[in-house]
Amino acid sequence: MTGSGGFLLDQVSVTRGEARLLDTISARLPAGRCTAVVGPSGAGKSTLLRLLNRLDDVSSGRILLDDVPLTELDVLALRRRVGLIVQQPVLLTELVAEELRVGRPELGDDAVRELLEQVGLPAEFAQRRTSELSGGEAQRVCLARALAVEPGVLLLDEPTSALDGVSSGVIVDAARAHLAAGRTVVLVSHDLAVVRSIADSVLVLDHGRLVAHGRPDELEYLEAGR
Ligand SMILES: Nc1ncnc2c1ncn2[C@@H]1O[C@H](COP(=O)(O)OP(=O)(O)OP(=O)(O)O)[C@@H](O)[C@H]1O
Repeated sequence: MTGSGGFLLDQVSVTRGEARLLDTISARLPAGRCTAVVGPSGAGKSTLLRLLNRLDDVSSGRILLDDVPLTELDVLALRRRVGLIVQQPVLLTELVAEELRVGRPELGDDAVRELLEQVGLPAEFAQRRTSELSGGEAQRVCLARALAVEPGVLLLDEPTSALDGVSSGVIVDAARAHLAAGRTVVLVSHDLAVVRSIADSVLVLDHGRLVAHGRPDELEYLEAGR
């Protein structure tokens, strides 16, 4: 495996009560590449993403990051390496500048400004109250907070959901910058045009099963809506 930030899913299943959310998934998500996870609503895409930084755990099977089982890594250290941007942003502090320092307390004012710029927010936002942000602004701040710790892997869940077209572009740009720096992106998206433009490989899930896996140009699923 070249570089770092590559995952191996080995016969991964997740069950909750009677429900089988993921069913014996095996796949390699290469380091330094963008893997997209697509499929209909309820297919298990968010569940799969949450396994990768251990917000959820597998019921059976195992996941390796750079050949080391996730269960052997310290969870907090793992989450610094693997940043997750979720559908519903959760902000933890009162001011935006504090929020960007959550995982990086030593971050200077210039770095705060640069991060805000990177996610398309003006420098004045540093002093804004997090409780007064719009949904799209909150998601950008969450992205900036994740970027602040310079994770090797960025997990992006449904980046277009709470966002207008402009900020969706910001998140896709951040994903591209991350890839250009040789880092890894795993992207859950319903936006097949975005997936075609950015993904190196695509996992297609349906009812918790991996029904296809290949390059975007190889997959019938991505022909839909073209
Ligand atoms: N704790 C749980 N117990 C039982 N079922 C659950 C639990 N969490 C999620 N599910 C179900 O598991 C399935 C997969 O959910 P998941 O959020 O991973 O789907 P998704 O592909 O991301 O969907 P969407 O595109 O709508 O966001 C859904 O049917 C969901 O209702």
